[in-house]
Amino acid sequence: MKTEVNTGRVVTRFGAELLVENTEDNPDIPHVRCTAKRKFDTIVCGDYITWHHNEHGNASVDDLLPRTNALTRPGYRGRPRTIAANIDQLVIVNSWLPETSWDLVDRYLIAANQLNAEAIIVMNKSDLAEAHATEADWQAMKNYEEIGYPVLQLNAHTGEGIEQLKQMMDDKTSIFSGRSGVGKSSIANRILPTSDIAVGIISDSGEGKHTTTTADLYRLENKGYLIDSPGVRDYALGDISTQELADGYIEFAQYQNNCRFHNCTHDHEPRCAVRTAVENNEISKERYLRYLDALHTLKENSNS
Ligand SMILES: Nc1nc2c(ncn2[C@@H]2O[C@H](COP(=O)(O)OP(=O)(O)OP(=O)(O)O)[C@@H](O)[C@H]2O)c(=O)[nH]1
Ligand SMILES: [Zn+2]
Repeated sequence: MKTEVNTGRVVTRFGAELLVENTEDNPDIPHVRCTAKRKFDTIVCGDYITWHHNEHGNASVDDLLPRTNALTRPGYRGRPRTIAANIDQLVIVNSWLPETSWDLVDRYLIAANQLNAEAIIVMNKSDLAEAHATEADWQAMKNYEEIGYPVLQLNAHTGEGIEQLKQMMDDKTSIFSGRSGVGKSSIANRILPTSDIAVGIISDSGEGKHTTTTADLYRLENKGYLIDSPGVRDYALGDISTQELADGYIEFAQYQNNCRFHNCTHDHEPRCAVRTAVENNEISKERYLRYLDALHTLKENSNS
C-alpha cells in the first residue's frame, strides 16, 4: 500500500528512468531517481509528477500532473513527439553576425503565442551592432517593444545585459531558441550557476549514456528554470492554420473584429481593418508585409 505522495519535476529521462527534482517543502533529498511504467512513456523534461519511495531505496512515478503546454517536434513518420513541457517563456536569441532574420523572430513569436508563453527578444553580440545594425533593424526592434515584447541588447562576452536577462528569467521556466552561432551556449554558460550538476548525478551512477532525444531542466537562481537541449534550441514552428498565423501577430487583435469578414485573412479582402491600421501607421508596415509573405507561403504549401 502506498503511504506517501510526493511532488516532483522531471529533470531528464533515460529510458524508463527519470531524474526528478524533489519539489516537496524542505526535501530530505533534492533529487530522486524514479522508475516509470510504460503508460508514463509520454513524460518529458519539465513535467510535474507525483511519486513515492519504494522498498529498495528507489522511487516510482504515480501520476503525471496536468501540463500548461508542451513543445513538440515532428518525430517518427512526422507524428508530433513531445520533448518538453510547462514552458512559460521563449527567449529568442539573435545576433548581428550571423545576421538577424526578422522573419524568423516573427515565427518564434507565433510559436510563443501558440504555446501561450511569453517571449523575450535578445539581441546578442552588441559589440557588432554598430558595424552591422541598419536603421531598419533599429526600427524593427522599436516596433517589437511598442507592441509589447521586451528587446534586450546583450553581450555574452562582456556580460552586458546578462543581469537583466537573469531577472527576466526569475520564477519562470524558459527555453532559448535561435539559429546556430547566435550565442545561445555562451549566454547559457553565463546564466547557469554551475554546469550540469543534476545530470551528473544520474550519469555518474552508470545509468547509460544521455541521449539528445530528451531535454534537460536546469535550476536557476530565484526559482527560475532553463530547459535546454539541441532539440529545444532549434525548435521550429510546425504546421499552422491561417488563423493561427494571424493570431501570432498580436497587434492585429485590437483591429480584426472590425474587418468586414469575420474570417478575413487581412490580405485582399475589402474593408479590412488591419490593412487600414497599416495605412494609418498604427501597425508596422514591415511586419505586415512579413505576415503577408508567411500567409502566401502557407497557402501555397496547403495547395501543393
Ligand atoms: N562578438 C561576439 N561574439 C560572441 C558573443 N557571444 C557569443 N559570441 C561568439 O559567437 C560564436 C557562437 O556562439 P555559441 O554560444 O556557440 O552560439 P550558439 O547559439 O550556442 O550556437 P549553436 O550551438 O550552433 O546553436 C562563438 O564563437 C562565441 O564566442 C558576443 O556577445 N559578441
Ligand atoms: Zn482583415
